[in-house]
Amino acid sequence: MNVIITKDKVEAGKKAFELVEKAIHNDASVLGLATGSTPETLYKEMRASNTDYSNLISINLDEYKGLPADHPQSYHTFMQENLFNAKPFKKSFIPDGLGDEEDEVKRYNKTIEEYPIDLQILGIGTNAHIGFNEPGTSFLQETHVEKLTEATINANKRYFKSEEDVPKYAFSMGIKSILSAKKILLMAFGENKAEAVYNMLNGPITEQVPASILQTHNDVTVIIDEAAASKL
Ligand SMILES: O=P(O)(O)OC[C@H]1O[C@](O)(CO)[C@@H](O)[C@@H]1O
Repeated sequence: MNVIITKDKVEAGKKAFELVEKAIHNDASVLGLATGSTPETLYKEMRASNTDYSNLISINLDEYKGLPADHPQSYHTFMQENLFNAKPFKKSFIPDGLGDEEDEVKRYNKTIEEYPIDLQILGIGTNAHIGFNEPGTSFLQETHVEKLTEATINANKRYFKSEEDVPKYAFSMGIKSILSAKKILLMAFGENKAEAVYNMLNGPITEQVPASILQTHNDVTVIIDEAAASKL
């Protein structure tokens, strides 16, 4: 994996933006997008750019199960506010948090098959989850409903009024689908990601460390700040 260490997340967002631009220039037409705090600086660069994304397709990694699209903490709302209001895509796909489980899983897998992902943007959880694929999830999983771990609920409660309000399940693209992307760009910032980053890059490949499977992909760039690199 190609590892780039930046001073901070602002510099990382600029570097990530350069890589997104390069991929688009080289004919990437389907972007896999992530939510959470990690991609915010990248999306800021994308919003401020002159690039027109209206011929591109976007496919998001995940959505909380049970949240309507217009809920303030839904990933639909996050994407509207952080990117799509300023930069609409030709078509954008995000799992429907209120969708019937079986139908939604089928629909999403079909979408990923129909629009193979050229560049997948990823963050990483403190427990090394990617998408919402928690430790123990099979590397062969496609889209599914994932039960969120205490660590993830705890990390995400900052966005909700209280821990009880954090959804306990989410629709997530599976690891198999993530690995099918031609290129992967993972970002991580802050000391609390340092152990996950170390295990992803240097640890054994194990379903207990979902991001460790990225060691088997042939085109992964990891952009981390100095704090997230502090255990390397
Ligand atoms: O970027 P954060 O907020 O630290 O979250 C880590 C990862 O966990 C998720 O929230 C779950 O998918 C991702 O969106 C994110 O990349």
